[in-house]
Amino acid sequence: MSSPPLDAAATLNPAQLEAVYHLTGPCLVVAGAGSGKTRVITTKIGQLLKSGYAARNIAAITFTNKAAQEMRERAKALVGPRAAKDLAISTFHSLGVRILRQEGTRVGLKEQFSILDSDDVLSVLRDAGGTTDANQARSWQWTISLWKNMGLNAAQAAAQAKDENERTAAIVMTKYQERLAAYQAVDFDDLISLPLKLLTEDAEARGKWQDTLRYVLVDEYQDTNAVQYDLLKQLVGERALFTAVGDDDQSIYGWRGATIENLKRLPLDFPQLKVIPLEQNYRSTGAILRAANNVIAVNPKIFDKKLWSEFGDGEPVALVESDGEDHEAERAVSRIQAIRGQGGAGIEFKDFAILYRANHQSRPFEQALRRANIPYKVSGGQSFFDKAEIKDLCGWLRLLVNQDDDPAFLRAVTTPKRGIGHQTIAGLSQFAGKWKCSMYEALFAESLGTALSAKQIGSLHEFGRYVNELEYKARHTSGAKEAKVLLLEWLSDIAYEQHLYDNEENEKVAAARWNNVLDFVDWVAKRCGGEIQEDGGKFETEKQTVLQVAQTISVILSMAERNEDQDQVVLTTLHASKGLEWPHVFLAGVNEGLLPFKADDEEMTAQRLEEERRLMYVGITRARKTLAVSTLRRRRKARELVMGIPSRFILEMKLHESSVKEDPREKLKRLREAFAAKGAASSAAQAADKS
Ligand SMILES: Nc1ncnc2c1ncn2[C@@H]1O[C@H](COP(=O)(O)OP(=O)(O)OP(=O)(O)O)[C@@H](O)[C@H]1O
Ligand SMILES: [Mg+2]
Repeated sequence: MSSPPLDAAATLNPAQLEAVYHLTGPCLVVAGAGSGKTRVITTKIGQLLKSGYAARNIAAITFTNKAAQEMRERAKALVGPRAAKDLAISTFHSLGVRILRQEGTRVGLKEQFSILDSDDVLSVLRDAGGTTDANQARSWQWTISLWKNMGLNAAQAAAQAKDENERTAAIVMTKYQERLAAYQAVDFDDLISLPLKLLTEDAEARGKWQDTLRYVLVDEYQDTNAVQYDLLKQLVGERALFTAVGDDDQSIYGWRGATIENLKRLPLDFPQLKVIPLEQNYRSTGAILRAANNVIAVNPKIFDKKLWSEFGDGEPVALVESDGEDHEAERAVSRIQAIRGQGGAGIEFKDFAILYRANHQSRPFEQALRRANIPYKVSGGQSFFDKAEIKDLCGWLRLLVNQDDDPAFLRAVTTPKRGIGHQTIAGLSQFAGKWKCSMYEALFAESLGTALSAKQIGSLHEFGRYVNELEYKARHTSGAKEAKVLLLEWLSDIAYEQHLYDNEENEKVAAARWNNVLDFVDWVAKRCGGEIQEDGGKFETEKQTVLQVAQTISVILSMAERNEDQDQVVLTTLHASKGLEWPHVFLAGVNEGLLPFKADDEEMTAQRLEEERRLMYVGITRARKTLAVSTLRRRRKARELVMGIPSRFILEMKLHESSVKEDPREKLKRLREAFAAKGAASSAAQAADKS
């Protein structure tokens, strides 16, 4: 069956077409927001298929699972479901899983390894560093992750450590890595660095993967980090057949090790690189685009870019002021209602997004939307899969995949409690530590009797046998119906429903949790049947066994979301909004301290400020038709109310350049003066409140 005709010329401009038709060498598209970079990638997938590439030889790498899903949908519309099925569209991380699944043994992993999520990493770090201080562990996690993303191992990290803190972190990193090895587990950063190590050191594996992924496309290239860049280089090899698209002005993950250097390195490492700029914006009105251009113009430039739009000026950007977070949320709701009122039935709730800098800012908006009966979803925040009951079950599934995964073992053995007490577990753990083996292995050791009583050992053996039996079934069960039967049988074996009611005083909450569990069972079962449904999309793959689904679960879940396609207002952080667009955007809390964000003890460097400014640019450029920029006169900080100062970014938007009734410079000046006067009054009032 041939793919449907691809009529790219009708929908792309000449510069985009040039990028799509350049198939013989490396290609870089650097261009501003909304200029159709992602569209170039999807169209190019179609072009590659047309020119004879098999779908399985094309890899497209996106920044989030959600973006991958969206790209798959677009590709499906372009080239049909058959071809889309075989395309390797994924994040760097899922690609890493795929490589490690096939080649893990070459880097010392057994076939069934575990992937630890952030919570597990923290508990391993607390253990490895001998601390109960969660903040300390988090800080180590942060540092170690940055090092790994820079491509440093523990020894190299120790050698370059700058102070006592970093030296300690490097020591903890050594122990941490030892534990991961013992558990046969990897963390998220390893999903990139281990495949990189493999491809760098193993010529045979490198050849194989270069042969499999013959053409590579990368979206949001500006946010790749050093190891991802090196992995890309190894994958494309000498042939260098790839297309990267990105925007240096949207690099917002510097804090996670992403480096703009990767944009500069590309033309140096690949002298034959074809660099194509795009200049026409197809997303936003003139007023919005001008505000965006004005803000980003304040930052130093790497690539000189122009961005223009054929759309008229449109609505002027609205500046919304409010007395505090609750008031701001009410104003956002009124705006949604007003725009819908004016625009008639054509405007849906999903046309609106409320964007903010930090997750915690969503709460007042959720409350106000709920009061107004407006459906909404919080995206990128605590997702379904972060819920305790789902994590419990994932712990179990992971244990089935890899019995040496101690964090998963601990979760499963204690959920639900089954007469295996603290002391038994502590004894087992000590024994395992002494013999340098996993707890599961220790459980069947003959000399365990030296550490535990016969009764304790008896209950452990019973647990071990059950895990074994379940593993066998999970390995041999595939198909949606069969998987569902097995999963429900397991839940009944471990009396999980009862466990939820025992641990939750409020019956309604327990019932809701149990419902989540049943949803989860359906979700896993569908995947076993080869139907993947997430982020509003749906596509078919091969049938999988329960064990196969279990192995990738933490990666799939890390970014997965549900209910994507319903008619809901979207609440999301600026970081998670990257690449997306909505007709109507409300930018919340555009205040000094919030955006640009500044921690109390932080000294704001020029670099940090520039990254915050890029974040503002990303936020503004998500809007297609209307944009409201909202600022607080007073805001809550820890438990206190403080005076709100409008963000410098508002001034930088130069809103007076568009046709606004009051000159915004005047308005801002007036506001600032009013704030100053009120600030004095409100701190007096606050003092009075407290006494
Ligand atoms: N040639 C074109 N003609 C009409 N519409 C286009 C064209 N190219 C892109 N678009 C539309 O413009 C919008 C922005 O495109 P796209 O998301 O690809 O931009 P982008 O450069 O990837 O933006 P970002 O930097 O935010 O990721 C989309 O709605 C897309 O469908
Ligand atoms: Mg894009």
